[in-house]
Parts: sequence; structure tokens; C-alpha cells
Amino acid sequence: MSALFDTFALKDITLRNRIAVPPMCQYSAEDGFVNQWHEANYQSFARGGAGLVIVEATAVSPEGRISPEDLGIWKDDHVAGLANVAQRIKDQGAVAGIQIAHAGRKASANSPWNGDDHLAEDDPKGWPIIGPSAVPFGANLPRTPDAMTKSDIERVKADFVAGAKRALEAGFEWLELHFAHGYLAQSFFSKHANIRNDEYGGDAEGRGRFLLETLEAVREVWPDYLPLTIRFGVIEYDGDDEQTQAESIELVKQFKARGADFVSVSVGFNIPDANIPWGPAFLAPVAERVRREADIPVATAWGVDTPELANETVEKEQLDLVMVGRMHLTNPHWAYFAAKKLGVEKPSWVMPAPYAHWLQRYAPSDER
Ligand SMILES: Cc1cc2c(cc1C)N(C[C@H](O)[C@H](O)[C@H](O)COP(=O)(O)O)c1[nH]c(=O)[nH]c(=O)c1N2
Ligand SMILES: CC(=O)[C@H]1CCCN(Cc2ccccc2)C1
Repeated sequence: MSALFDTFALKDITLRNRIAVPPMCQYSAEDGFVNQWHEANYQSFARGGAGLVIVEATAVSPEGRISPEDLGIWKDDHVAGLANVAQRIKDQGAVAGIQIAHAGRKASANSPWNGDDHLAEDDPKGWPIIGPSAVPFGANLPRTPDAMTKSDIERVKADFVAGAKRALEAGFEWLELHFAHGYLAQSFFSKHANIRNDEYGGDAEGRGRFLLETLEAVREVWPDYLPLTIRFGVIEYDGDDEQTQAESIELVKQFKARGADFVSVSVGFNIPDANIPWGPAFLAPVAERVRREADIPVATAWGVDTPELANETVEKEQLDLVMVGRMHLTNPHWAYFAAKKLGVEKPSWVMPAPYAHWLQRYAPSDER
């Protein structure tokens, strides 16, 4: 049996395999509400056989959206649609996860296919943006955020708590805090974005405080028997990688001490000119170091595109779960083809029964 198709147990949850669909924004919501596109999108991933499907970055407040079209969880009315999505994922045998997020200084932007840039300050569709300091990201996101006051910080932490409660009410069983990709929480930890001189800035401890306090507050309301996880950028590729990884791993140890069960390792994306060494599974060794030094189960994404490579990262104990993103956009049934490629004898485990019978009995010609 291939490692990729071993089950994975974390707290009271068991995944049918090590394949996860990472959160992938659809920029298709109105006022944050789920619609038929989101239902179709997530049902297809779950029907495809992945063990875990994580719903895209879902904003904990209106100003925390990346774009006006982001999914939201900032009001109770959002719960019904999200509950529908969670149920459709679970109906297909996958675990339903959701990522809750605040975009910080990257907020108030056009969706990628509409420019991927900040809306103009006077655009009625946009809104004022906030961050740890009045330091802009730059490039396509040049607007300077308002430096958050202490009351802003308290409000946003409370928004994450309220979002976690709504995610639980909607029936999600895997919660991921979006502490990566240059959004608000990640930017607090970044020396590039955070030049505060109060207790939320300065050294690594100060820059990590917002992330830790948010985690602790969410831990209070998220049941201990369900995984509470964090997506976190541990490297910037800004020429200071050793220091950043060392500080990040120290923070991950504190995440674990304060109740985080799992970390999805990613990139900081706090600067527009990072020198990222794009390549197949380029982050797997970085994730393995976090897994080993912080002694916490991890996943990562980024070009883990082939069944062999995905299987190898699990077999070599670099990763506990593999996040396969864009390949699932091209083929929601990626898990089925991975099972066939890896010689897993019962691909029906990743195929709905009405399909599996025919595919095993009369394999399509290209698979003979
Ligand atoms: C269309 C789209 C949308 C998103 C993403 C990507 C893409 C392609 N990604 C990043 C994604 O989860 C994943 O980390 C990357 O796509 C890299 O993995 P792959 O190389 O695609 O397997 C992403 N990451 C995240 O943490 N929250 C999100 O909502 C999104 N949204
Ligand atoms: C919300 C989030 O974390 C996403 C939004 C879309 C771009 N993502 C980052 C990304 C960069 C390069 C290739 C794929 C993905 C981050």
C-alpha cells in the first residue's frame, strides 16, 4: 500500500488518505455569501477522492477580504451557505476544512483576472486597509495601510474568534488560521511589514504576539477534539532565510504549546521581489525541518504535482499531508489517477461507487 493512501488520524478526525485540496480563493461571492459555484467547486474536489478539502480564505470581517468577491464568515447569515458546502464535502467522504482569514494590507484589491491590484482609494467598491504599520506591500498593492490601534487588534482577534464559532456551527471539522502569504497575521511577524515599537512589534516575540494571541483566543472556542491548524509562511526568500526559518520554527513551537495541532508550511510573501526557487515540491525540505524541529505534523504545497513525488514526500516522512492545489483545478479526480499510478488495488476508495464499478470492470481504453 502506498504511503499517500494511508489514513491520517489527528484528534478525533481520520482522513481517508494523505491528499488534501488546499484553500484556493474563487473570488466569486457577493457580500461574502456562498453560491452555486462554491457548492459545485467543493463538491467536485470531495467527489474526486482527496482526504481533506479546505475551503478558501474566508474573511472574518468585510475589510479582511482580499477582494470584494471573497467568501465571508463575518455574519451569522453566512453560516447556512457554508454549512451546505461543508455537508457536500462530507457527503463525498472527505473531511471538511475551512481557512479563516484577514487580508490586512493586501485587502481591497481586484480579483486576479481583474488586475490583481489595489482598488483606487476613491473606488466605491473598495475600503480603507489596515496593517501592523503604515508600510505598503508595494508593486501591484501600493496602498499604505492604517497602522492598527490596540482596539483594532482586539477587534480583529475577536473577529477570528467569531469566525471560528461560525465555522464550527457550519459543521467544519478542520480549522485553518491563515497566518501566511503576507496577509494580516503573517505581516505582523514580518520585519518588512511590522515596524511597531509597542509589544506587537520589535523582536520575534513581539512580532509573534498577534499570531499567538489570536491562536489562543480561537483555541478557547474550537473544540479540543477537532484539529486546529495554522497555515504559516516560514521563509521569505529575501536573503535572510536562515534567520527567518529559525524565528519561525521557534514560533511554531509556541503555536504547538498553545494548542495548534498541525501546520501547513508556506511562504511569507511579504515582499513583492522575493527570490522564490519555484520547482516541484521545493518547500518539502523546509516543511520537513519544521516537522522535525518543532515536532508537529505538517503539510506543504507548491508543485507537489505527481503521484510519485507526493508519495515520496510522505514515505520519506517529510510531510504528513500533501496539499495538491492547481492539479485539482485541472482534474478533480487527481486522487484516482494517483491511486492507479501507484498501484493502489482499490481505487474505488477514491471513486464514488457508481463510477468505481464500471472503471474497474471496463477500464477506459487509455488505462488498459
Ligand atoms: C486559484 C488559487 C487560489 C488560491 C491559491 C492558489 C490558487 C492557484 N492559494 C495557494 C494554494 O493553496 C497553494 O498553496 C498553491 O496553489 C501551491 O500549490 P500547488 O502548486 O497549486 O499545488 C491559496 N492559499 C491560501 O492559503 N488560501 C487561499 O485562499 C488561496 N487561494
Ligand atoms: C489567499 C491566498 O493565500 C492566495 C491568493 C492567491 C495567490 N496565492 C499565492 C500564490 C502565488 C503563486 C501561485 C499560486 C498561489 C495566495
